[in-house]
Amino acid sequence: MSKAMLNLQAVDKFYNPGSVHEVHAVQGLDMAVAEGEIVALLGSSGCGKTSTLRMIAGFEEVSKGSIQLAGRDIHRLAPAKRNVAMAFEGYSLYPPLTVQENIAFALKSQSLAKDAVARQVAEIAQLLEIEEVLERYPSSISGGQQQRVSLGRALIRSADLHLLDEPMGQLEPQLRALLRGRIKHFIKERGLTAILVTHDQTEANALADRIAVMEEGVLQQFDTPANLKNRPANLFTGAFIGEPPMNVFDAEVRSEAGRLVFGLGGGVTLDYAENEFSLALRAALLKKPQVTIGVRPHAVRITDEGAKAEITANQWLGDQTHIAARFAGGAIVSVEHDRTRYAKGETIGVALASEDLHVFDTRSGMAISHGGALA
Ligand SMILES: Nc1ncnc2c1ncn2[C@@H]1O[C@H](COP(=O)(O)OP(=O)(O)OP(=O)(O)O)[C@@H](O)[C@H]1O
Repeated sequence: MSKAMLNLQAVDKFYNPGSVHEVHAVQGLDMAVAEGEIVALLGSSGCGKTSTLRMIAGFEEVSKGSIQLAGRDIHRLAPAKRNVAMAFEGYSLYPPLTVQENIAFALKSQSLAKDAVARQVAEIAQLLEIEEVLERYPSSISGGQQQRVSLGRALIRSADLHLLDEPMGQLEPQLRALLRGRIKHFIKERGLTAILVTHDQTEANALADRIAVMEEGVLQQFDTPANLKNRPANLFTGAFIGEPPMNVFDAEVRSEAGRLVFGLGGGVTLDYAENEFSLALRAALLKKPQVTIGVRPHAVRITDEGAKAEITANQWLGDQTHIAARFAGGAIVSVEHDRTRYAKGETIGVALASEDLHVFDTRSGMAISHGGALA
């Protein structure tokens, strides 16, 4: 995974430019995808994921910037000339062709022998659990089956890049989980380069080597699932990635008798031995007296000591307990793996270890530190 297969440089997308309805859907997007890499575009509805995918495929014009694929400039080429295979969210199957013919059609340009085509179609149909509908027509199969046919038709093609738009949006959770593993294996085994659009974090984590988190047309962070979780580049990514979301609190930082003290709302203070933070980090924090701290719910420890919090909810979800409490003039959520029971109104102690603190610049939202070191 070294050579860049796809390179987006300063790509912008404007819809209805110059009119009152102008939308700046994608803003100055730089992104390089390595050969053999699976990348997920992740973000909430309207963040620009589909626009990005459609510009790469050639179904939307690039307003500004350039796109290179396999060493060629492709952003002005017609879709058919780009050597890109795409599975559409709206399926776009050929109604007069059977499922078998729809999938086989994708292999047409490869002039393969009939039995080689049949073998490949059978293999992909088995992978996607659609063998029993191969002789049927698209109009007579379910939405979930049509989606898998569309996915099969894209995956079976040999292309420089495979684009998958919400590839499993219509499928039931169990089938999704099963297919995720199979699809990843299929892509990796063949060394395909793929980009999928999803708003499902679990899907992005399970399938992708790297995830591009987008918000309001801007790429927020492009990183591995582990780094997005442990080293969020900014407050947006920190709060967006992870379930339940990261707890965040505004804080004032000061140094007091060898301790680093974070003053939160409601008179709550968190104080730590200075040496739990690097010298450079301490200097940076003390220069920015107003910060926002973030702590993942899994890292919130409930103890007899610690800052006081008042339980507002205690919910067992079958495999973990979500405990919500009033804390520091706001709310804090903790996740425990056993079936903890706290009564509403009960007072608990909350401990937040320095190694679990993410500190952000309140004004810019950019990460200052993760644990005891600068970001
Ligand atoms: N053809 C269009 N004309 C005008 N505005 C558009 C058009 N297509 C998309 N937009 C706008 O561009 C922005 C980005 O849309 P886009 O579909 O790329 O987002 P998305 O992240 O894929 O959302 P979703 O998950 O809902 O598909 C949105 O504000 C959307 O309303």
